[in-house]
Amino acid sequence: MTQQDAQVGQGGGQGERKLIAISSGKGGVGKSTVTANIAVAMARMGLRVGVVDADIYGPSIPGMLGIAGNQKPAMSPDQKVIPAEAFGIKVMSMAMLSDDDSPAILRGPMVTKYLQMFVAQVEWGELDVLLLDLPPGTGDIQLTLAQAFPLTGAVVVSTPQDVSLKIARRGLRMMQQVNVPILGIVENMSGFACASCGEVTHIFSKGGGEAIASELGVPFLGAIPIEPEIVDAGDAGIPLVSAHPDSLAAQAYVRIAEALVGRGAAHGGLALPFDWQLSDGTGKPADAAPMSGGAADVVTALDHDEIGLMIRWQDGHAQLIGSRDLRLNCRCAACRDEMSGAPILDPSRVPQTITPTRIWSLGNYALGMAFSDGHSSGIYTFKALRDMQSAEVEDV
Ligand SMILES: Nc1ncnc2c1ncn2[C@@H]1O[C@H](COP(=O)(O)OP(=O)(O)OP(=O)(O)O)[C@@H](O)[C@H]1O
Repeated sequence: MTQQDAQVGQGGGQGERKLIAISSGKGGVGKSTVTANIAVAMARMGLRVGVVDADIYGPSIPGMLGIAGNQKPAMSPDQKVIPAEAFGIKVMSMAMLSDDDSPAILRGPMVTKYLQMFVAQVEWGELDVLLLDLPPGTGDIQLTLAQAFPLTGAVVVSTPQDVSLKIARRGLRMMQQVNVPILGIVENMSGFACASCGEVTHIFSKGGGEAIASELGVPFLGAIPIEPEIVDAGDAGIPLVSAHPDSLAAQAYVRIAEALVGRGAAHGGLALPFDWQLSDGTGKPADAAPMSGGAADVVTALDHDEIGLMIRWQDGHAQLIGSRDLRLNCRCAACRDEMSGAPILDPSRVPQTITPTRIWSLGNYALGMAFSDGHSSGIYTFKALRDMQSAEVEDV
């Protein structure tokens, strides 16, 4: 174990604890809101979660979690700071040490020193995940911070505007240069979700976060729509995941949290559950890694183009199944005779241009699919998909 590991491990569980930095190229993109919500989502999964509000210049995590600004931390008998607690999350923030709202004027080395203290000199107890909400930017401070801790990896939050994405790309490159693993990109304020019908309107450009993720070969963790309730929930000190768990944005936060801790993943496959809207790409599950000796019935990546559905399996096998073939292979009671298994669906009634519109996980064994003809009752088991006739793409 390195000295740093030992320091970070002080007062807390070692080994499995994930130390995840949440970063952004510029301020105001919703990084702290993402941190607070994924922390709550992880705590709701039963994980022991801590948050270090490392955004020393604009500490906002305590407010978002309803922790009173004037709540000064107590000290343990061995002179460690006892973190505040809310929603089952332990929290340490600069806001809890400074006396007023004025931003702390600290030089880079001092910031690192404070944060070393927040990570190492706080009575965290046993933790599964410690999230670091970094200050915005891609300068020296972020670089020093990224190197100062044995990070499991970093998440980069961006908004869909070009300028924000360009800065995010710079941040990603910087992390890659200093060998900090990139756990993925989150695109926040990605379209406006209509409260009554759930339809997402893309106010800014669309899909940029995903494009940068694929350009740099890092996972795309998900898109969070603009939801006015997010602001209200943040201001009220009750994060959306707790205030409105059924909202689209809350579900997006939960999926990001699941992807980060590998929950829902079946034996290293896609993080489950997911609900992928193919029209705008929301909810698309992040790719999981193939592995040597991997299973033939575990899906590690899904993609879709004008030809059909690309499925990559854990054993490295890749398959392209035509959209119309998927529809024709539906095994629901309306499409197949339940007793004989003989097709009921008349192929001449299935348009050549049919395409899936939504794909979602069913347990860890199957996919549900909705199609452009309105049909949505088919269950496609992984085994049946693997056995389907397909264009063989490649074996790696
Ligand atoms: N998806 C969203 N929909 C609507 N409002 C949002 C969304 N995400 C964040 N916000 C709002 O945007 C504002 C900025 O969010 P937040 O403080 O999390 O950004 P930040 O990147 O951490 O900022 P800073 O870098 O300045 O600390 C807040 O008022 C927050 O409630």
